[in-house]
Amino acid sequence: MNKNTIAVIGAGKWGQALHFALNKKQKCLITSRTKREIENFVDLETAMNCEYLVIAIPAQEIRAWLKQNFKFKGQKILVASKGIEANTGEFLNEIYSEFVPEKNIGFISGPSFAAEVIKGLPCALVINSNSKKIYKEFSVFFPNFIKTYYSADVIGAEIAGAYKNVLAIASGICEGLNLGKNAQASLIARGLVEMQRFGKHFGAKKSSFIGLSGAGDLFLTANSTMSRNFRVGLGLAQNKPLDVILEELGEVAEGVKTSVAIHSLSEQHSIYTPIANEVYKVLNGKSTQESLKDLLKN
Ligand SMILES: NC(=O)C1=CN([C@@H]2O[C@H](COP(=O)(O)OP(=O)(O)OC[C@H]3O[C@@H](n4cnc5c(N)ncnc54)[C@H](OP(=O)(O)O)[C@@H]3O)[C@@H](O)[C@H]2O)C=CC1
Ligand SMILES: O=C(CO)COP(=O)(O)O
Repeated sequence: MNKNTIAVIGAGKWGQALHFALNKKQKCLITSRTKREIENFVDLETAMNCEYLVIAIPAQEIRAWLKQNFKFKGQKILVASKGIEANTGEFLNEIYSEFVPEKNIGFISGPSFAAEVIKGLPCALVINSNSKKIYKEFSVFFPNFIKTYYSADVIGAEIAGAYKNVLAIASGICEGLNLGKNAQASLIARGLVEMQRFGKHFGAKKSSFIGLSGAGDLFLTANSTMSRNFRVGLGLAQNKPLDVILEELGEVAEGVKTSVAIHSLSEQHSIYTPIANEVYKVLNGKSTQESLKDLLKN
C-alpha cells in the first residue's frame, strides 16, 4: 500500500467532482469501470494501492463490486454513495462492514450537487465515522472551498442521504403536477419528519436530520431540477413510463431503488412512512392523482 496517497473510485458525476476537489491540494488518482481521459486516471489496481480511497459507485452496485474487486490491505475508505440496498434492505455501512473494519471507514453526507462542486463553488459536508481519526485524516484532503464537519452518527447520515432522494422524487411530482409552493413546503416538511421517524427506529440521532445531512440535503435536492431524483418525479407527473425517464436521465437516481428498500423496511418494522410509500406505489404504476388523494386524506 502506498502511504499518503488518495484515489477516487467511480468516475461518474460525483466521483469526478470529488476528484476535482481532492486534486486541488495534493495529487488525487481516479479510476472507473470505463476508462476516461481525465487527469491522473489509473487502473483499478493502482488506485486500490492508495492508503485513502473515496468510493463513488451507486449503492445498488456496491456489494457485487466489493465482492469482485476489493481486497482490504489497511486502506481508509470514504463512502460517497447515498442509498439503501433494495433487495436486502441493508444499509451501506452493513454491507461495507463485511469488507472493511469500522475504524477504517467514513461516509460523506450533506448538500452537494456534483455540478457545483466541479465548478469550485463553496459547500459544507459531513464526514460521518465511528472514528474521529478518519475524519481528521480525510478532512485535510479537502480544498478551501469545502468546509467539513465531523459526526459519529453514521446511520443517521446514511438514512438522511438515502431518504431525501425518495422525497425529491415526491417533490418533483408535486412540481410537475403544479400543486403549488404550499403543497411543496408541506411535503418537504412532513418528509423531514418522516425520515427522522424512520431513522430513529434504526438508532439515528435527531440532530442529523435538522443539520446538513438531513434538512440541508433535502432542501437542496427537493427544490431543484439539478437533482436527478427530482427530475424522475417531474417525469412521473407527466405520466412518462419509468424506463423512459431513466433512459433519458442516463445517470443514477438512487431514490428509485431506495424506495423499494424503505417500503420493505417500513413494513417489516411497522414504521409509518406515508410519503415514501406513495413514491414506491407511483413507481410501481399507481396514478399520481390517486396518490395525492391518499396523502391528503384526513
Ligand atoms: N451527482 C451528485 O451530485 C451526487 C451523487 N451522490 C451519490 O454518489 C453515487 C454516484 O452518483 P453519480 O456519480 O452522480 O452517478 P453517475 O450515474 O454519474 O455515475 C455512476 C458511476 O458508477 C459507476 N458504476 C456503475 N455501476 C457500476 C458497477 N456495477 N461497478 C463499478 N462501477 C459502476 C459507473 O462507472 P463507469 O461510468 O466507469 O462505468 C459510473 O461512472 C450515488 O449514490 C449518488 O447518490 C452523492 C452526492 C452528490
Ligand atoms: O445527493 C445529491 C446532492 O447532495 C444529488 O442528488 P441527485 O442524485 O438527486 O441528483
